[in-house]
Amino acid sequence: MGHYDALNNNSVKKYAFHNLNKHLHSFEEDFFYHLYLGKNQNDLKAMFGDVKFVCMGGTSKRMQKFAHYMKDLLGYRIPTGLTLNDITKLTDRYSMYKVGPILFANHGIGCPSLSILLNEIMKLLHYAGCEDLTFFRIGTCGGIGVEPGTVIFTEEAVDGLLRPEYRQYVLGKEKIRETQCDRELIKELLEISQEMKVGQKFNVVTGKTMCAHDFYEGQSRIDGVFCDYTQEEKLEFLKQCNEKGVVNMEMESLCFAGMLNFAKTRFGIVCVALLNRLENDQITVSNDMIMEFQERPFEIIGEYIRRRIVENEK
Ligand SMILES: O=P(O)(O)O[C@@H]1C[C@H](O)[C@@H](CO)O1
Ligand SMILES: O=c1cc[nH]c(=O)[nH]1
Repeated sequence: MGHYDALNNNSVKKYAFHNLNKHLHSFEEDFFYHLYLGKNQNDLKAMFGDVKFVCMGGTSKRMQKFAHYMKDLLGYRIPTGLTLNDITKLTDRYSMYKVGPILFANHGIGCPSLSILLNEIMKLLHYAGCEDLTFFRIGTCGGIGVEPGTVIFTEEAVDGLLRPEYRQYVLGKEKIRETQCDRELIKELLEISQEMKVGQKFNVVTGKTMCAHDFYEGQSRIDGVFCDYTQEEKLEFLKQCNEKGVVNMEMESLCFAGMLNFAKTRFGIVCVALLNRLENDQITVSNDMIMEFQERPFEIIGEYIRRRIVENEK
């Protein structure tokens, strides 16, 4: 049985995470330092036991906005004078919000920051007894050969050498985890995009995402503090990547896909392009436009989640 068959098999799908650390059950306490929450310190089952969806993205404001968007879409009411609570406000590393069965958290920039958050959230949801989870990364990116504002679903994350592999160095050895994304989920999201006619407002494409460990040299920019290549060499490389199916560059997809694939947990990665890297390195669109672009994936992911919640309530 292939991995995606496994994900589509109900008996397998029920578990939140596979391949979990076998030491976890033996810990009296497990404190999630970066969230300032703990296994015994908080009633995790009461706080998070109903979670079915986890939405992540780089910034706390984007995640707070998406939480408000989903609250409104689902018709949940907050009493006058109150607002959404930042569950991790005791620490300022990450922010976390919850709206019904949806958890929102910002992961900061890059794979190390995301990896810490995923470790702590996945353990937390495991202790809370969650089942049948779907994770989304909702991010920004540099598009390659696409118009600014295009929404991109990642089919496969690749590293700077175009390898579909997330690498971890553990006890002096290299561990490699697969980075393919869930085709079925992408198909469903594309169908929703068509039904909602989002194409009248912006383009939606799918393709490979190159995950860099840096914004400048790591993404072949000319405007970093160091650069020993020419504009022509840069364009040549970006065009070659594009010919091999790479449509965007960002900084977290390898870790997101690698960790969630290893855990056999359903996930999708959707990013909006802030620029076309075949034309520019600098991001010159206005701040208002960036805010508008960032919210484009909300419509599609929001509708997917809304439908799943309605189905579950039947
Ligand atoms: O989710 P965000 O918008 O943070 O994703 C990209 C990749 C890096 O985190 C960051 C670089 O500007 O944006
Ligand atoms: O070019 C870009 C834009 C946003 N995020 C990135 O990582 N790269």
